[in-house]
Amino acid sequence: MADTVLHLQGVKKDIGGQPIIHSLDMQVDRGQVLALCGGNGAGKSTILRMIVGILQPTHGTIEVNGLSWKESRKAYAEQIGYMPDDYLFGQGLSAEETLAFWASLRKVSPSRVHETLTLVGLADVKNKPVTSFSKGMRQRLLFAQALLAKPPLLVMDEPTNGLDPYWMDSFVDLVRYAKQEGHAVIFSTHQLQVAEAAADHVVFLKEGRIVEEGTTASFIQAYGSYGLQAVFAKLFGFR
Ligand SMILES: Nc1ncnc2c1ncn2[C@@H]1O[C@H](COP(=O)(O)OP(=O)(O)OP(=O)(O)O)[C@@H](O)[C@H]1O
Repeated sequence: MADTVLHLQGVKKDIGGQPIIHSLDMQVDRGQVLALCGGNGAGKSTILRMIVGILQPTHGTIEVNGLSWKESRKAYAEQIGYMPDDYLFGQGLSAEETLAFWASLRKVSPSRVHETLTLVGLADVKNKPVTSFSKGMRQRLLFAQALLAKPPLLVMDEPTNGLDPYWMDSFVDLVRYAKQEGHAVIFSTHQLQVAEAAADHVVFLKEGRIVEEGTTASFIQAYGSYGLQAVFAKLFGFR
């Protein structure tokens, strides 16, 4: 258990009296990348929002590095870098100003702002307004803010949604970098090729339950060379 960063035990979530997530157990270790896959409405965002503390589970426990949101909110939040599925950037602010603002909130040094901008490949355009950025550049900036304070856990909701293959590939490279640096990473995606390229462990959700999980290699062994696509077709085809 020493390397476990994220641990969910018996997590359930009801919304408006309806069960949305049913008794979920999940764990992500240091240097491990977990992808949450599933059709629309499977419960991916709900799980990620519970992990970051935006929503609270109805039952069960969520711990990050042994801390729970209920007992120590500030210390818990400091363990996590979050990339939401949608973010409205401030009008007129440059990439550097945007990141510097986030850095000031988290008491991160200006040199780290520069280092992170370079890491995500935005150093050359740091003075340009974020509103002029492409979707791919904005996603890189959001990744930079998640990584700014070097949190043990990165949580990303649909990080490659709407990205073309070039930006998708470069995003996979950033996730691999985060893994090498020892971050634990959990992200949701509809793009199975991203899960295949970036994740060590893939979890398929359906109606708030884990219905399949494993490594890409284990899915290929069980389902043939189409791997994750074959699992998805089996679980979600002909609905
Ligand atoms: N605030 C809410 N009120 C009522 N139902 C909700 C609420 N939030 C989520 N749900 C329901 O919970 C279920 C799971 O939603 P969630 O957004 O977690 O799924 P998802 O897997 O992220 O879907 P998508 O891939 O479409 O983003 C859906 O049936 C959704 O309608």
